[in-house]
Amino acid sequence: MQQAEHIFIIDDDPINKMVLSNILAEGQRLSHSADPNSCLDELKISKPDLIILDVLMADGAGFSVLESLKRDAGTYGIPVVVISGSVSFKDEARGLELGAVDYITKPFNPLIVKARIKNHLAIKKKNDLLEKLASIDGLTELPNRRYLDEAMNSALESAKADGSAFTVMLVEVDYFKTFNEHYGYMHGDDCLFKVAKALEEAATQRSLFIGRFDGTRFALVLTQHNIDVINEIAEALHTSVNALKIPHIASPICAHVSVSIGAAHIETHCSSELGELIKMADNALAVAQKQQSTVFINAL
Ligand SMILES: Nc1nc2c(ncn2[C@@H]2O[C@H](COP(=O)(O)OP(=O)(O)OP(=O)(O)O)[C@@H](O)[C@H]2O)c(=O)[nH]1
Repeated sequence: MQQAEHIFIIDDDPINKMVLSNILAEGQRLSHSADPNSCLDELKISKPDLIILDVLMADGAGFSVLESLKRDAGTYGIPVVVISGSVSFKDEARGLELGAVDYITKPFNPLIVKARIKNHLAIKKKNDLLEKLASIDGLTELPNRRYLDEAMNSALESAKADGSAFTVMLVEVDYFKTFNEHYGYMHGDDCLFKVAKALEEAATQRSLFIGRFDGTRFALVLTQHNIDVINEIAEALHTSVNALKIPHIASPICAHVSVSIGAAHIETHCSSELGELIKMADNALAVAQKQQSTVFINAL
């Protein structure tokens, strides 16, 4: 079932609020605040599909609220339709320059407002879909490298801020070139998809973020885990791939498709950059593959 679109009205005029609510009521979820300054935090969490903002409220806060909404990363992407009692071109230009998607003057025609809101919601829906497609890997449906890098960087920043442990784990499918050569590239794709799903299930059960790092490698990012837990997680990832029992008769190490895992682990107060940590994890992966030990952790 499709989720109802959520529209948030910021307006201190109860009559305006009622008129807007009547226009928008069908199949849409409405929230309302008469106090623009107190609702900013709520908007960051609830992330409505559209905000209708009266810029000429009694306290004159409207334009600065618009500025705040467009400055904050948590609300930046939410389209804002400005409603205003001012017909001044200067005010209209100001609203649009500050990032509003539309500027509607009072008194407004309900049919026009309804039609404009519908169009902005349709654009928002398309933008959301494009953003999703731009962050998902087409073959495995996992977060792609761009999204993964963003998630790893933001997790690293948080770990640095509170001095907690940080781990990057790289998981690589063993002898995959040989797999492709033996079974064909299409079967290779199918195998990568199944391995990705198995890893994702194991990661999701433990609330861990996983993405496709490159062709045959996946990356997980872990915060606040000690070495023992990381080893347990690595074992669980191995078990989930082994349980697939995808034949790989050309592999010199296992009759089925297997993975090797390397990790970079910083126990406390990490000062390294993400690139250095990935290099450490990659070196650990190379050791794991060489020693056929399946897991190797580079720890500092
Ligand atoms: N089917 C398929 N193959 C891919 C994809 N991405 C990368 N590959 C292949 O994966 C293979 C990876 O080869 P290598 O990096 O040499 O890895 P390997 O065969 O595991 O060799 P070692 O690292 O020495 O174990 C290459 O042949 C790539 O063409 C993909 O999306 N689908």
